[in-house]
Amino acid sequence: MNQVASEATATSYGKINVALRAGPVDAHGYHPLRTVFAAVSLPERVHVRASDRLQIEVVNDPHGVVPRDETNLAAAAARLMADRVGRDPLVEITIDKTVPVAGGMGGGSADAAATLLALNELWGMGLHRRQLAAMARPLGADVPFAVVGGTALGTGRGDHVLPIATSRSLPIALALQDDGISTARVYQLYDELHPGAIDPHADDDLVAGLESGDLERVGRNMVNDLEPVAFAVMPRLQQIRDAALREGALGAVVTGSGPTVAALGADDDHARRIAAAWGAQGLCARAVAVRSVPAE
Ligand SMILES: C[C@@](CO)(OP(=O)(O)O)[C@H](O)COP(=O)(O)OP(=O)(O)OC[C@H]1O[C@@H](n2ccc(N)nc2=O)[C@H](O)[C@@H]1O
Ligand SMILES: Nc1ncnc2c1ncn2[C@@H]1O[C@H](COP(=O)(O)OP(=O)(O)O)[C@@H](O)[C@H]1O
Repeated sequence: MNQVASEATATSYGKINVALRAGPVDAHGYHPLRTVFAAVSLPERVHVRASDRLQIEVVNDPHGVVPRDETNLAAAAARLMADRVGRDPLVEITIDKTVPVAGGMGGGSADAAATLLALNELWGMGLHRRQLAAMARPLGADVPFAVVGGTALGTGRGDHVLPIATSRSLPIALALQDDGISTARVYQLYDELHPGAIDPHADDDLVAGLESGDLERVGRNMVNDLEPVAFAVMPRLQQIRDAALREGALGAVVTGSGPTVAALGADDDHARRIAAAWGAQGLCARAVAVRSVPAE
């Protein structure tokens, strides 16, 4: 396959899990999920440029915690894509981050997804997003969603993605922490709660709320089975959730394995007020107001 451009850029976004249900651990050591993802307006912009070797640069990583070596998920994405085309991954990848690292917001997954999208263009592969999403599964459970974007139901490990046709954007406040929570540890502790099987209709009311644009219905259905574990590991997260509810949030929940807490406002101003209240109470390192982002 020929090189059709010498550089390309693509964007993917951080995610929240509006709802997350997890079943008992399977024979492979993974928990089956039923989760509703929403992409939020924290973009990860990835630029790829033909080079003589695989290189990673990261912009906006003030603490220098994002790996620059082959363990970066964007490098893994480049190798996967190169294997698929039968070429060497000779690209310089520049990642411009806005998603907090290890926040349960899928920033690394967004980088991997944006790398696949950008290389699809750079190498003129002409693959559709659905094809790229299927290809992305080995990179991580959240990567197929990060390719598809928008709002979607994830089943399996969250890696089988079905888009949801939303009729309005969600105004969301996010409480961010400086310290992360280990996903592996959260799932391990979750087993101690002896979870039962997931109800396949658990998300019906939430999906109806998203489709009709009924924010109160969406808020009522925000849930995360992993939340009790996240609260036990980092007790201030419960105070943060409760503070949002006192500010009149329509729903508030830890996202993914945490520690980010997401709260749904009635409108953008309300989401900003919730974020400001968190900031004033000193409960989190940083609080921001964002919106859910539609699929491209
Ligand atoms: C919790 C979620 C929700 O969207 O996202 P984050 O909060 O990490 O963003 C995902 O399930 C994150 O899935 P994934 O990206 O595969 O997690 P990894 O960090 O690779 O998994 C670390 C470890 O957690 C356990 N694990 C992970 C996923 C899963 N469904 N069941 C598990 O038991 C496994 O032991 C695995 O080795
Ligand atoms: N491109 C990347 N951006 C951020 N972290 C990355 C990336 N590639 C690999 N990692 C590693 O993955 C870990 C968690 O990544 P991240 O996607 O930010 O969080 P989460 O899994 O909580 O959504 C980081 O601590 C880092 O060591």
